[in-house]
Amino acid sequence: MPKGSLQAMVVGAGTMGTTLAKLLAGHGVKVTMVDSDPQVLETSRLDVGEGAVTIRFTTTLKVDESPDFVIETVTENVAVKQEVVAQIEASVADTSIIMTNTSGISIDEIGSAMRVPQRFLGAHFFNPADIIPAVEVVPGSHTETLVVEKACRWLKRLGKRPAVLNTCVPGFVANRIQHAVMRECLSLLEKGVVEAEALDDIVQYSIGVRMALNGPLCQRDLNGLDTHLAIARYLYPDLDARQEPAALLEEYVAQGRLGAKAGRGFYHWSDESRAEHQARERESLQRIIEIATQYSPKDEP
Ligand SMILES: NC(=O)c1ccc[n+]([C@@H]2O[C@H](COP(=O)([O-])OP(=O)(O)OC[C@H]3O[C@@H](n4cnc5c(N)ncnc54)[C@H](O)[C@@H]3O)[C@@H](O)[C@H]2O)c1
Repeated sequence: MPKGSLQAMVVGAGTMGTTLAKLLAGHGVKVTMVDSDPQVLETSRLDVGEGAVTIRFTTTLKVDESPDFVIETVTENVAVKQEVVAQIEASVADTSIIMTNTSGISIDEIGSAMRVPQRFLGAHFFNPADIIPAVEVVPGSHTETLVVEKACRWLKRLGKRPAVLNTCVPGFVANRIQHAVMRECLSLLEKGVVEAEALDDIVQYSIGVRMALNGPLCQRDLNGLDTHLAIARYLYPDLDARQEPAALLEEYVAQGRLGAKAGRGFYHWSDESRAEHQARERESLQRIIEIATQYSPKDEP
């Protein structure tokens, strides 16, 4: 992407906003980063590192901006997002495309009070946004086709693999699948069928390593759909189908067992073990993605 060819605004400088800024600045996009909390902005600036010198960090949305696109990535709360989208709409030109990085809230609901909802759509990036290739592109019922096409073209230029949904459903695709998997994992733990370490070992070194190379449908094609059907027939009645989050999950969260950031989740964590794990994951993800994308068609700009 030639330097300075695109201008973008990222609203929300938390976990996702910071890696989005890294991605954009790394591709020569001129970025304005907005967050209501000056302390968060400063942390984000330090996290972005070298690329931060090209980014403008600010606590206020300036009126009369005309970036090519704005990515809203504030707290996952529909009221907060509606308010932020209204502020964005009041500040940028009608030609600026506005994307929301919601993990699965209805696009129509977030954009319900918009003046020009035709230029609004979901672009669900994954953490860290500067590394993970997939982006779920989710049009709302008012989004113009041309806007979807333009967003996909930009995402490809940023090295991403945009995948467009036909219909906006809660949780989109990735979170629906992630939660279906976790519902069964938690059910197995609750029933005492397997310990956490053993469950992680089974899933990571079987389904996990295979899925790094093939999507689930391609994988099932390779395995044989007749075999899959035979297993589905006897297994589905026994799978967890509860409509509420697992009691085990409620219990852990109530006890403050929030995962690595709190020192305890399914495992015990120290600041050192968390930092070491996260650094190793970042480095290894890049190597896995390189292998995974080796044989798939290259998305050209
Ligand atoms: N963390 C993830 O793994 C992940 C992955 C994909 C998508 N998402 C989605 O990305 C969005 C952001 O998630 P996150 O994890 O970065 O959250 P976060 O809590 O780290 O960051 C949210 C930021 O929004 C800012 N903010 C809140 N209200 C604001 C306002 N009115 N104006 C300006 N800034 C405001 C907060 O100060 C905070 O810095 C959410 O919609 C989330 O669902 C998160």
